[in-house]
Amino acid sequence: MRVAAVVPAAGSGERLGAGLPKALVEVAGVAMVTRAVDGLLASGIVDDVIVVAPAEHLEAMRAVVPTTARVVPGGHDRVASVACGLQAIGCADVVLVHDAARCLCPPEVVRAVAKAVGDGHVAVVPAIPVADTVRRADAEGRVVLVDRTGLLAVQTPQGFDPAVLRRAHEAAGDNRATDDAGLVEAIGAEVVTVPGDPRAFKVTSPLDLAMADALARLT
Ligand SMILES: Nc1ccn([C@@H]2O[C@H](COP(=O)(O)OP(=O)(O)OP(=O)(O)O)[C@@H](O)[C@H]2O)c(=O)n1
Ligand SMILES: C[C@](O)(CO)[C@H](O)COP(=O)(O)O
Repeated sequence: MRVAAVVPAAGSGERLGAGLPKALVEVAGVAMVTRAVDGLLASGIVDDVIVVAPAEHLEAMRAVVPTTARVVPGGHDRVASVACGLQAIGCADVVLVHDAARCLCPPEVVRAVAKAVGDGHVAVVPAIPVADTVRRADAEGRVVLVDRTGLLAVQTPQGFDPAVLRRAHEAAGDNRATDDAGLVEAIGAEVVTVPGDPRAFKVTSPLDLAMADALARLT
């Protein structure tokens, strides 16, 4: 089974506010994109890695990822960046799409996602149960309780049958889904879950960065 991984790393990291692309920000002395790629390779099942970088930071990104990883320019949002990465992958039985920002995702999650695709599922997401009580706010600021039974927080890497993921991106049009599984669902394909891991949290804010830094130093 040949596994290719696309690592969208072309975001600016506005919410982190570090003044450089988030994927280049260091967690305990190692760039997030380096950690994300190393985590994929540590799974032992990833053959090919495509890192999608901001066009003006290609060399900086190349300098911090293994030479076997290819680095290509990204697009104006995550959907566009993943599409750029998809164009660069060669022959594969499974495609993983993994945010650089989820840089501490354990290798066992990578293996579980790829295995589920290998077992015949066309779209697989790692997910963890939502722990908080959830309310939805309406336009007037009123909040209504949402039954959290069955609600899951979805992580990456997400795994796909390459043909299905390509078809979903071709059909995306104006659909700026926040993840690739959302695009796949929009073409009517089934998305299944495998257990995620709290360590696969996304570094979005300065507090997340502090937590990632502390966690990385522990392990
Ligand atoms: N045009 C974009 C936007 C995002 N991403 C990537 O998608 C992942 C998830 O996005 P997010 O965490 O929202 O990163 P940013 O878009 O950089 O964050 P912000 O919204 O705070 O600017 C990140 O690894 C990010 O680099 C990307 O490749 N191309
Ligand atoms: C892909 C993702 O990480 C799954 O949870 C998430 O949807 C990315 O969201 P963002 O707003 O682009 O950070």
